Amino acid sequence: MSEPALQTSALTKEYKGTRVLDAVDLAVEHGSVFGFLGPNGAGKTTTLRLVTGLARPTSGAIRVLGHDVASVGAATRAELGFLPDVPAFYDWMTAPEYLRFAGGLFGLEHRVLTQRVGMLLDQAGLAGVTTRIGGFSRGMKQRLGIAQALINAPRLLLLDEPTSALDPIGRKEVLDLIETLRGRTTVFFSTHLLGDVERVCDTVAILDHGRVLTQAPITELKSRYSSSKVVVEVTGRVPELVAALDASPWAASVEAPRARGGIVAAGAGAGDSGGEPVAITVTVTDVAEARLGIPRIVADLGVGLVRFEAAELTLEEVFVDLVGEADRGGGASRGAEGDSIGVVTTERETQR
Ligand SMILES: Nc1ncnc2c1ncn2[C@@H]1O[C@H](COP(=O)(O)OP(=O)(O)OP(=O)(O)O)[C@@H](O)[C@H]1O
Repeated sequence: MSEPALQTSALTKEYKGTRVLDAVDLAVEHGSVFGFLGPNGAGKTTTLRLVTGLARPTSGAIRVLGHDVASVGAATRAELGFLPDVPAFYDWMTAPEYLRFAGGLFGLEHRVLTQRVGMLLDQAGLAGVTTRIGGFSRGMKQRLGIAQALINAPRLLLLDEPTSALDPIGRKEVLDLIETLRGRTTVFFSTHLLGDVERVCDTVAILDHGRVLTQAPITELKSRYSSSKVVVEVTGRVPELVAALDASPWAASVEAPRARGGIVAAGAGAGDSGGEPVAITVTVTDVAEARLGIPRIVADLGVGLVRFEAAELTLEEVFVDLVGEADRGGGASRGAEGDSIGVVTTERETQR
């Protein structure tokens, strides 16, 4: 198997004795759209600065496109594209002028540059825009920034929080643009937005307090965690069923909707369903025991069973499980600031 497009090994960075990255191992496979997810201050920008050679690691190694970053040459640098967290533009230029300027820095030949500028303006939804950059919306600027990062047709595109300053429409436009890159170039992008990762990434690494909590293809991550959740959909006797499930030794938690929407935990007054099917989610500690126990409880109560299956989890639920585990000491150690990972934002929150 070929070497990953980007690989970090035990990557550590300290600023004046404070460790901001702690033994970070990442492997970004060629062709993937890789989400580097973490709250503010987790160390995402620091990682990108190390990967692009803008800062040096305290220890550990970084390999980009098969080369050690410490000794990487101009030829490999020309195969990277980078959009910093706060991109700077010349406001008096138009988008084509700016892209021509950026392409000129790579020494692109006139014909190639003209063709590439046209293609990228199109891809970024900026074709025909004659306004100067100073009059662009933030979303337009970010799309132009991505187009600029693509001017050299990079094999690896590094984007630092490309959507964080955008409204939902601007975010959608940028995510759509990233989506079009799938299969053409490897994309590594940092974000604190779970919804963005879920929307376009195939693989995710979750960073918290400078440590990687997990790294996996999103589908694998979901199935790994969904095996511990079961959905039981029933008609009638919901409170009794919730209580019986909750009293079972293999049940860690039971959640059922309230009579009028909203989720409540077991014992908090889940209403009866009045004949409508109600989906109860049970987090189990022993899947085999739960598979035997749940049908038995349902049958004993004489409840109508509509559905019994492994839960489909969202990335947000996996994330909450993972971070909860880290909080309880089962995962990476936590910093003194406690639960700052909770500030990672979900799509729902940002659209509220
Ligand atoms: N040059 C520096 N000197 C000292 N501390 C720094 C420096 N750069 C970053 N840090 C610290 O390192 C930690 C990680 O910062 P970093 O900017 O990498 O996080 P981030 O995940 O990108 O956050 P954000 O989403 O807010 O950009 C923070 O505590 C920050 O204060």
